[in-house]
Amino acid sequence: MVDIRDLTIEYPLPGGETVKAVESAAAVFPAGSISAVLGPSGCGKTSIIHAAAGLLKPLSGRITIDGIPVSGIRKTTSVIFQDYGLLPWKTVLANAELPLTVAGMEKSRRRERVLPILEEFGLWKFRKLYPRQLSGGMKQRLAIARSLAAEPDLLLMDEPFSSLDALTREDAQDFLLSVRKKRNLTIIMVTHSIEEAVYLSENVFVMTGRNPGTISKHFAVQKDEARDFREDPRFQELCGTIRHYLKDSREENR
Ligand SMILES: Nc1ncnc2c1ncn2[C@@H]1O[C@H](COP(=O)(O)OP(=O)(O)OP(=O)(O)O)[C@@H](O)[C@H]1O
Repeated sequence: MVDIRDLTIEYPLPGGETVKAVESAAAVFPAGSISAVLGPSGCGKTSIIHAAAGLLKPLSGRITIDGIPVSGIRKTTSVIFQDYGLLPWKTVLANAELPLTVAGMEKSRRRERVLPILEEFGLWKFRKLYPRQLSGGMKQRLAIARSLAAEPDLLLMDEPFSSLDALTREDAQDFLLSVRKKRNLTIIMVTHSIEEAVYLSENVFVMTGRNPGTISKHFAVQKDEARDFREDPRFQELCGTIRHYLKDSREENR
């Protein structure tokens, strides 16, 4: 479980000024589930993800993971950034192995760990190619494969599907659900897309406001695993409710 309490994040500006990105944000992201942090541009979504990853130190408040305060980078947290961060000069296999290489794991153990993941992700036969030779969807899968190589218990994803076309994006979303089903993994993802948040997650945390933004609303998503949730009237209804909520808060903040 990731517990965020009273989180305030500021950035320094040139000349000694500061800008407040997030103020008094609070949320509980349950273990083993997918949660979405949804909100308009600039409301502080990435800042919260970076703080949870231990990449930035909040001004105040605290974040705990399974009861332990986050005080820096944590071995079992993986982060997928918007641009995937693949190294263009390394092959698919070398990219997938990267966290293990950096951790000093020897080659035979790395292969043992990574090759089955590439197989599962349909990337095994492309293991000798370079990122530029892959489609957007394949790069995205490689980024997830790499993040799982480190066997994380927490996966943080910042707009992971934003550069994919509509249908590839839906495939990638279904792929993420299938990957998660096989693993005991807590996933927190940032997205601008209401439909993506509702489709993928069990909990949607909506952020509103800007400089500072905060988490202003939580929606629990009830879904029936047996049917395609995109076709379910509850899916459309919840997307509509969240859309209205975001529109109303935008008017209030004007
Ligand atoms: N490195 C930085 N230095 C100064 N200010 C920053 C920095 N990063 C973010 N900010 C400020 O914090 C606010 C929130 O930024 P953040 O990237 O967390 O928002 P976001 O909701 O993820 O935006 P987007 O959806 O556009 O990626 C921005 O409005 C910006 O003013």
